[in-house]
Amino acid sequence: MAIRALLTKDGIVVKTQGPVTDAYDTGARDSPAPFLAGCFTCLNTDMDCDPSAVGLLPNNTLIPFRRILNARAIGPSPSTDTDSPRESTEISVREGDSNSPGTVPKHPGISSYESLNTLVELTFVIPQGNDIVPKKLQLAVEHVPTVAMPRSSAESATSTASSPEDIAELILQRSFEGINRHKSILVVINPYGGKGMARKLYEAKCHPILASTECSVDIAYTKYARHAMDIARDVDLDKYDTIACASGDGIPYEIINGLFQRADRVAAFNKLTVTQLPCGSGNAMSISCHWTNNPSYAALCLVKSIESRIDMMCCSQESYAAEFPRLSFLSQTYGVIAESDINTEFIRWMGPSRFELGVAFTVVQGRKYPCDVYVKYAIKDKKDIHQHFIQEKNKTTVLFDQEMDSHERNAHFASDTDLTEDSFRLKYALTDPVPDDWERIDQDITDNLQIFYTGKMPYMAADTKFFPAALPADGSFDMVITDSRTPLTKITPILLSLDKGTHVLEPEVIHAKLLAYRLVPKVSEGLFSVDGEKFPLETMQVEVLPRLVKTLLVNGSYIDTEFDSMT
Ligand SMILES: Nc1ncnc2c1ncn2[C@@H]1O[C@H](COP(=O)(O)OP(=O)(O)OP(=O)(O)O)[C@@H](O)[C@H]1O
Repeated sequence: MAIRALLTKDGIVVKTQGPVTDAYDTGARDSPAPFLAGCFTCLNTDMDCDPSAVGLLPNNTLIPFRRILNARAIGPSPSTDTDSPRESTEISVREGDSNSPGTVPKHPGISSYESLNTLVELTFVIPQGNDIVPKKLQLAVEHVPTVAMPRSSAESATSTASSPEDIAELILQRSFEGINRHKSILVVINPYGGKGMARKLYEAKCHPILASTECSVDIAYTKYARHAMDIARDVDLDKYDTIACASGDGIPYEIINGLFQRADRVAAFNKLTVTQLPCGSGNAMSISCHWTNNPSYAALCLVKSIESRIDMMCCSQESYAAEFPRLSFLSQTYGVIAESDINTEFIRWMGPSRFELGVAFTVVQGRKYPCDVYVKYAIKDKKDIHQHFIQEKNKTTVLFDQEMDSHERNAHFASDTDLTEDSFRLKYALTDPVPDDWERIDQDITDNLQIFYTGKMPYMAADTKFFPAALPADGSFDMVITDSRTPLTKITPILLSLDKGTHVLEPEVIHAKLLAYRLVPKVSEGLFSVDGEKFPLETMQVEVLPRLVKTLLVNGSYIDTEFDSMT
């Protein structure tokens, strides 16, 4: 007998128990596996887990739309009884529904409980260990034809779904509201990334999820250092709309810069979305944008998140600026952190734990890195940064809370006509004198500089919330400076608080938001690190280029850093 289910405004509520099959192992489709790895009740955090139900779907389990990857009509349900629609009135919706269990769900727009039963093959993700995996299930879906539709899909014929195909389409529309569910994805895998584990991680944890959707997926492997830059320079814009880097942060950096060096860069950045599947050693982009360092959850974010434009930082140094400046999506650093390379080498042998980070920094805390730093402030005062952060965060929340048409909302975050050649134009030339409206950071501090770190995303590594006030598209980037004369008793707790991000509140830490800066090193040996890549020890000038790159952000936001509640 088919498993009965009800299509509701929050997802699909399973009405009778039944086994599920492994979605990716297509051979299993005709012989349902009798066991369910992972607990279905975990789909509903407010439901009690019933161990006896493992292996079967507990009654009234809600499969939320955000976990649904695909739906396929199989045909009218042979074993369900459309003459007994009163059954559906007994279903209590456990998630996102204010009705208490056992009461009649009051769906807006329902004028009748007459329902159409349709056999649908549903693919959705369930938890399995630390990951999520796709599962397939055949459901006899009872649908109330007059359930109110979201505005974006109201135009379509499915608001009065009457055929099995219509109901599968309706499920897909609700599951991908305002999201392109037919993405054309180029996955770029660095086989050497993540200590050689990137390919395995992608194949085991990401591909099964992507392959279960209606997205198309091509794979390119990087064959040499910087190959991703060449891939991006040559990529066919007609063929793809998304580049997913199954790697660390090095490959997104190369993809963005490869696109930047194209003659048709306006078209490239208007068309393509660049995102990361965290398969490398340093996955700051995924932690910040997908809110996870787990490749399987990031794969779900890839198919479910909305496209948002984020600011870039454009770096110029004498060695390369005349040819092409470099776009930095993550950070630039000089001083202690560049030397110990928090983004790559450092983590490779030490791991990202805050204690080890703190110890490593304090070991070298006596060293100083003299330089001159000139800045064009966006926000200089720490209190104003706090206010700014709260305002910007509220704006994004309002956009998501209000009943805005999903197409309108998406146009706010990113559209395919956002950029023009002007968007790439730099305001400040490296060869010009420092402009009059820039300020020089106190020379007494910069002559004793310990850390200089500028960033556009909140996390620089797992457990390292270096820029808790970073925002995706506020037209500025954050700067943090420390002084090597800060006593050990003060700098140690500061470094040990990097996981919480409260270091920026300390009076010994300079924290500001910038539009641009110029750093002139006054040491004979050393380097800059830009997005984890080594850069030469030369005067570095950086300015923000607002909303240049389309990426995928959960709810249009970076991960919640809780900066607004930090005191
Ligand atoms: N086939 C290849 N051979 C050598 N280097 C490569 C190859 N493919 C990519 N690379 C280089 O590997 C570097 C790191 O890439 P990525 O960020 O994906 O890895 P990671 O695991 O986070 O970092 P790391 O390898 O430093 O631990 C990049 O600079 C890239 O140019």
